[in-house]
Amino acid sequence: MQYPFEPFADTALLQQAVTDSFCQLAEQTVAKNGVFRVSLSGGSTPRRVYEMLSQRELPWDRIHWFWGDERNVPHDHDDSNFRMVHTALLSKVDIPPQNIHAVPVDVESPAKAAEQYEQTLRQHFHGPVPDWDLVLLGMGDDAHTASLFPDTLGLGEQKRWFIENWVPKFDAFRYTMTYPAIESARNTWFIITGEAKQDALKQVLFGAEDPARYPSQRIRPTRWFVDAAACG
Ligand SMILES: O=C1O[C@H](COP(=O)(O)O)[C@@H](O)[C@H](O)[C@H]1O
Repeated sequence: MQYPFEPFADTALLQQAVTDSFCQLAEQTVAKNGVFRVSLSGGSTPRRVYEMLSQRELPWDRIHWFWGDERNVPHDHDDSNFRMVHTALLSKVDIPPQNIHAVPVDVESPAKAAEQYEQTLRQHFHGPVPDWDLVLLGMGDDAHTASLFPDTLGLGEQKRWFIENWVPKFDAFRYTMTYPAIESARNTWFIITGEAKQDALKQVLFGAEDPARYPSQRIRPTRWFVDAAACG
């Protein structure tokens, strides 16, 4: 099979490469524009990268941290993507609180929370779409990305940047950036590791086109960070 990337021999090498590339891009972007705006992925895959970033010297006051997706749980819940990033990175370095833009999960309804976060994004990006310096994405073993899950209504969203997305298999809402907002990024890095992702990755890359079933098929990453285990 011809992969559109060179897989990393092991996960540690991949994590080092993502960390180094992140630092390089953040420094270059801050030097050029004075600010670096990144949308983070959640789940377990990027945790080590966030920990490694916390050991680096970065222009912390110039970096703005946003979440590409969030679970509908309090910020101190084990499943919270905010909590994961906070524990691994944000709590360990001196970041101005106004640079941390968490999804407001504690408001009256999921619709309101998504609407408020969309407003937060629109205050930072003034164009028709958010022009992210970097969007980090992971992929679930069902080929979802961010919280764009197979066969969910959110896949069809054309106008909004950030929505609440009902996910029947969890019987719960997730919050997620939409395709139009993801597609606006200058840099989109897809980080995929581990054997559990093999089947989904095969479908995404080589399967018949069916983005309703394999939402990650719609992502056009500028860089792939994939380890050998995910390629099989
Ligand atoms: O639910 C989610 O899943 C994906 C993949 O998570 P992982 O645990 O397999 O790394 C993640 O990219 C997304 O942000 C997260 O909320």
